[in-house]
Amino acid sequence: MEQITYFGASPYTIDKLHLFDGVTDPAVGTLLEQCAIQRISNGEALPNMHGSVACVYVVLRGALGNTLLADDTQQVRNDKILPGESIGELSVLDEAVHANALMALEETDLLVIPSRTLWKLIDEVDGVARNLLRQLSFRLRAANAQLRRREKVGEFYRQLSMLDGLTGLYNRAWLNDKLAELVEEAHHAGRPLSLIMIDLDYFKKFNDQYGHQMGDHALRVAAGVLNAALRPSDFAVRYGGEELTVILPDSNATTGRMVAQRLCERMREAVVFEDMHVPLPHLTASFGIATLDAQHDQEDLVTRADAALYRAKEAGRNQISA
Ligand SMILES: Nc1nc2c(ncn2[C@@H]2O[C@H](COP(=O)(O)OP(=O)(O)OP(=O)(O)O)[C@@H](O)[C@H]2O)c(=O)[nH]1
Repeated sequence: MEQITYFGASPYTIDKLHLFDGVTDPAVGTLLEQCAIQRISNGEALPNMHGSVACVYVVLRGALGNTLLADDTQQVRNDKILPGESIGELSVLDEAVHANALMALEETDLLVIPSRTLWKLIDEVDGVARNLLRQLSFRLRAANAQLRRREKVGEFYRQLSMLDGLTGLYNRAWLNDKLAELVEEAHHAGRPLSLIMIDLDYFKKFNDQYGHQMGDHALRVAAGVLNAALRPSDFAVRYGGEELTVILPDSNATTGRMVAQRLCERMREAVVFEDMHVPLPHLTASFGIATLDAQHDQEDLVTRADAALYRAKEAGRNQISA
């Protein structure tokens, strides 16, 4: 960055500078006369401070861009500062120099207004304070919009990280997070809650016989069975491998058994192969049901459902047990 001249000696005027929109007071020319014009070349970073004094940079020609330093590569974000626009007003207002990572996107001329001069402009020239406020509120709005966008993207990825990629059901991480919360809510409200552990029967044999891809497809079909049979307030989870879990808020032992029975039947009837030339494989599952007791926590609930599932397996599979 090099100083090429002073504003008073340059061909530039205040005509297209937003800070001076609608301002006709000739005092502006006098106050800006001695302000430096700096030139920075393409790709050069703007120093955080002009000396150690907070100042406003007004782009006269060229463009500045915000940079993100990641993995040693400088990436230019979309928010450009174009001719007429300025940056650094906040640093003047709160008298702190902010670490803005800015660089020239092409050869750029900047008018540098030191803090002392800007305050004089605000105090003495009608319209400058109004323009400054307008610029700051515009920037605040843009920053808010960006924050909201980031929040949305963050939320999207958070949701995504809670879903199982193969079946679209919630995953184990979600269960670990959410089950304690649901159990706590149920205890607090004195409401029942049931949990069903489900394990597809002889799934190793299914994979061996029809191939791993068809096994994946069968898992998706099983997930579809759960999704189609449950209420919107219930939750279907892929616990891991070929084990699935269903959480039934507001459901006592009778309802838990009824839902498990329904799921067991629908699983048995599920069509895995659409192609009728292929013999229908049997997709069945075993179900273990546990209902929350006042003295139990989520771990007890899962342990009891697991034990019930074990009994269903032992009793011959393709059935429910509580
Ligand atoms: N295709 C496919 N197979 C999976 C996936 N996750 C786990 N499996 C398979 O599921 C099978 C589970 O086998 P086992 O635990 O022996 O249980 P099983 O054969 O279902 O027998 P039982 O549960 O006793 O009825 C293993 O062969 C795993 O490879 C998956 O994402 N896709």
